[in-house]
Amino acid sequence: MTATIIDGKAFAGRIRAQVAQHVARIKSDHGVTPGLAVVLVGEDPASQVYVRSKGKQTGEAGMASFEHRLDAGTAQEDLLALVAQLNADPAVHGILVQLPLPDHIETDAVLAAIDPAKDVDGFHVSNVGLLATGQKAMVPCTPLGCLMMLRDHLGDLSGREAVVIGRSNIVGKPMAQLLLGDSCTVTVAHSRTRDLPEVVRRAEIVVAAVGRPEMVKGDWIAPGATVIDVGINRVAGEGDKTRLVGDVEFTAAAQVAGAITPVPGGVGPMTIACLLANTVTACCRIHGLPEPEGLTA
Ligand SMILES: NC(=O)C1=CN([C@@H]2O[C@H](COP(=O)(O)OP(=O)(O)OC[C@H]3O[C@@H](n4cnc5c(N)ncnc54)[C@H](OP(=O)(O)O)[C@@H]3O)[C@@H](O)[C@H]2O)C=CC1
Ligand SMILES: Nc1nc(=O)c2c([nH]1)NC[C@@H]1CN(c3ccc(C(=O)N[C@@H](CCC(=O)O)C(=O)O)cc3)C=[N+]21
Repeated sequence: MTATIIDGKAFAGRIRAQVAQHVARIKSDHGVTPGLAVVLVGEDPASQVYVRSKGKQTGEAGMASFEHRLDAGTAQEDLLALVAQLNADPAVHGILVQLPLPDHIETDAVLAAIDPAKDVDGFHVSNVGLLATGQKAMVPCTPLGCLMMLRDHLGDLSGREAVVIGRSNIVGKPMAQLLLGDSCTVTVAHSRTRDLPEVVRRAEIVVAAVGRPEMVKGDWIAPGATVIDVGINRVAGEGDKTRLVGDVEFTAAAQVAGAITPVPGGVGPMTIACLLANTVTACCRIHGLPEPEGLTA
């Protein structure tokens, strides 16, 4: 069998077009322009790439983009003061503080300071709790993008055996919550899981969010399974070049899977598209306007 390649890049393009349409409508009908503020502390090269890409796509969707670049030595209180300023700014509907933060800053304290209504990453404990209890929440972008691709490819997910590899707060746990919300039978695997290959073999849906290049082997995948590869790992390529690979051994997995997302061009572009979607959703909720359809969980 040769898997269908799920084209996250194309899907993300369609989501951005829907976002742009909704933005145009709320601008003309209500005079409101959704705005996204992105805060980057330090000079991590990968983070700089994402932040640039977010800023560009935010502008292309007709939204306002505010970028705050702070140096790596910024004191926690100064970052908290910036968050307070963004919370109070009526032009800002979404706030994203790029992670990871430098070691001297307490991530939980910063996330807790973000107004949950503007928390487009969905990392604030209020949103985590709302999602876990099945209430209307801001949903983390990466898992939301994965869910959209799964629904698009498989239709109804209810009753399906899903294995999420990874239990981080930003990907694995919210992914598991979303799959449970769609009535999958969910297993969350992690570094202490015994016999991971056997656990993965029973999955109809595999979401790999480990951060280890090509760790999930092709012969772990059940024939016909749908594989979502969240991993973004930069490895040595030809000569002195580098290339991106996922957490799944793509070529081997594509021989057995029913469908698989590529890296790059899979989950990554969907994450940014969902960030834009979440910003419009946040803006609509803040202003009591009708929310875009199909862009939330
Ligand atoms: N495409 C996108 O938009 C995004 C991609 N990413 C990428 O996704 C990957 C995961 O990110 P993130 O969740 O933040 O990573 P974390 O490092 O926070 O979490 C990794 C998880 O993988 C588990 N793990 C590590 N080693 C093993 C192993 N040998 N077997 C089973 N499980 C293991 C860890 O288990 P334990 O808890 O026991 O330590 C942990 O739960 C990274 O490659 C990251 O770059 C992340 C965010 C967005
Ligand atoms: N507060 C916060 N929220 C995040 O959502 C967040 C974060 N911090 N820190 C880092 C991770 C990682 N992340 C990615 C976003 C887009 C791509 C992406 O677009 N990837 C392209 C390739 C980009 C490239 O070439 O490097 C692709 O997969 O096709 C990847 C990874 C968001 N994250």
